[in-house]
Amino acid sequence: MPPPPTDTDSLSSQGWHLAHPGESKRGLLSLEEFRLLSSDAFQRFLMQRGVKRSQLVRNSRHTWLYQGKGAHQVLQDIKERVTRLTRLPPTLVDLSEPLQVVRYEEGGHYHAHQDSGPVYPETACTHTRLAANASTPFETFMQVRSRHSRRPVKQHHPCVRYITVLFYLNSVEGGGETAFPVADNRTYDEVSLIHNDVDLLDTRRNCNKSNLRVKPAKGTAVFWYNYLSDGRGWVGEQDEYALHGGCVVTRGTKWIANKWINIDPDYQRQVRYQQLVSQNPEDEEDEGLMLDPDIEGSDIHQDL
Ligand SMILES: O=C(O)CCC(=O)C(=O)O
Ligand SMILES: [Fe+2]
Repeated sequence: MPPPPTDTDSLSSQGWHLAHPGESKRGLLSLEEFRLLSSDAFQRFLMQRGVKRSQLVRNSRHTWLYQGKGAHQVLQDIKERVTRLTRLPPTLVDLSEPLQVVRYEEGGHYHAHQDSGPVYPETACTHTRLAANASTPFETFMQVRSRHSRRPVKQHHPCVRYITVLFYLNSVEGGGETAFPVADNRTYDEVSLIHNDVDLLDTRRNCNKSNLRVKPAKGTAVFWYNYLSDGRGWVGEQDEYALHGGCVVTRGTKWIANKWINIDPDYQRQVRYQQLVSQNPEDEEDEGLMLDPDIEGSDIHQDL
């Protein structure tokens, strides 16, 4: 049996090939092989096992762009705009994962999914690993390369993507909308995602049945929360209505960029992490390292 298609975000994007092709023939990958596999190689692996492109969870390619000090000004500006848009402390945005740039060719899609999973407090968020006890298990990591550093920077896969900011980098000639199948559906329950053979997760066939569809227009962006508030200003339960996907591109190419804001669901760990980072002399110039509980506009769900 081939492994079920999964989101390949956590895979390294460094272009590794299968380390032991023998394993892949049996349809088995060791955890180590899986970790080292690029998303392209993983797609090839699945297709060798008879999975069709249309059955893949996603049919697209992506890369990561570093946005920290020394990055191209455009990338730093985008980060600042995200900070203003989300009204979050700059540090949270600074410490988040790099910008992900995605390209879909004609026929490309991304079936409906959540950008972030349920919260497991016992697992250390990997971007806050410095503040975790040595015994806390870590998530898998991805590797990103900074233009200014020769070595790849190891960055752990963050466990909470609190907010998604999705930029449309071009206007798509045909299709390619972002679909939110159950947005604002107050009567939604999980069972109704598949009803009378209509699978709302299938963005190749059923985008037209989604409650909300956003048409890509160059220079625009959409953002949403993947979690509810816990009522105390920190991250609460996953927001099931945040389910979304990319409809099939029927004509042309689609380019987008994702900025995810990562936080640790364990507030204390996030605070310790930020304190640790602020002690790092390289980051002396950083502002707003502590969380600001007095952010204005508390009626807007920004919390944190
Ligand atoms: O392509 C889209 O419109 C959605 C992309 C998406 O959901 C993702 O990259 O996580
Ligand atoms: Fe997504």
